[in-house]
Amino acid sequence: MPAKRGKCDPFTFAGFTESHFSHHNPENLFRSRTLSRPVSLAHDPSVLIVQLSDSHLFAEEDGKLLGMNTCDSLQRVIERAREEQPHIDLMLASGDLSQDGSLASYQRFRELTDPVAAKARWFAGNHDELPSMRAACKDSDRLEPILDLGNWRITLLDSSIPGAVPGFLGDDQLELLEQSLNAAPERHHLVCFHHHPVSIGCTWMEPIGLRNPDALFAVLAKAPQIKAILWGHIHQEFDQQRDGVRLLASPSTCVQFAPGSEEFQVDTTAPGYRWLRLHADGRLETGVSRVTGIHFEVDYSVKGY
Ligand SMILES: Nc1ncnc2c1ncn2[C@@H]1O[C@@H]2COP(=O)(O)O[C@H]2[C@H]1O
Repeated sequence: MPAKRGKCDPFTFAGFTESHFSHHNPENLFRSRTLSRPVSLAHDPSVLIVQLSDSHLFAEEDGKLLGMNTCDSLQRVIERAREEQPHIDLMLASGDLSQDGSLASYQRFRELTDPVAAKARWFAGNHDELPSMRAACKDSDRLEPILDLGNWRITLLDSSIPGAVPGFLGDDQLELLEQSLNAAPERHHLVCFHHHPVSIGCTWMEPIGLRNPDALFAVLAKAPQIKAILWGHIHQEFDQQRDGVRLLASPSTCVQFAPGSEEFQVDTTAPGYRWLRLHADGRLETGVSRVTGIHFEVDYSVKGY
């Protein structure tokens, strides 16, 4: 397993310094970004995204999180998405693809999603290890942070802090967002990252969300072209509005957390995915679909991981 990045306390954030962002290199982030171009609307002008979140794969194919085989559950979710979505434009992996940060876990994620004829993008969550992710994404555009689809621009930010569970958007990420917005003012924008920027109503998750949401919302306040923000991390569905911006989060492809819980609590709902249809006029339709008819083993007695 790769060495853990950084040394701040994973839960309290104590010991956190700017050096924890050493993996964020703005030059790399901008190196091959897609600039906005006129969009042809000759065919169906909407685009369809499938979001796979918090898959928590292991190096071993039979690895389990809270008793659930995470490789098996991801496979079932992908099968369901392929049955339900006749055409997928983008498969978006919104962090915590891996539980152990191993190269093998990312290679497995890639093998499982590769058969889907769609673009693919990944960004990191708190369990991910960027060196392994990069190695698994070699010779592909999976980690590029800006993607234009239809009349939309999708910007993927890295809110992970090496060695810590909560999230933070460093200056480089906020600059990336501003530059992405400014470079395509005529587009509708979807902004994605791993950690929740608002309270989701689970007391135990309050300290492990995005630690600087105000910085994000300051950018949003100046950018009416942002239609929605989307995240993972919370292993449950979330759909609210804030100042006209849709706030969305999604179930995990493995174990779920119980909405409204005071303490760590695993839910009985099945693994699933979110689909998002982005229309040319800026409308967004979205929903969550979960695997049915399959019993997934879950150990409800375990109170954390
Ligand atoms: N009992 C617990 N109390 C608080 N946090 C926990 C507990 N168990 C696990 N966690 C952390 O909470 C995180 C929620 O989502 P993650 O999958 O990122 O990883 C989880 C762990 O890092």
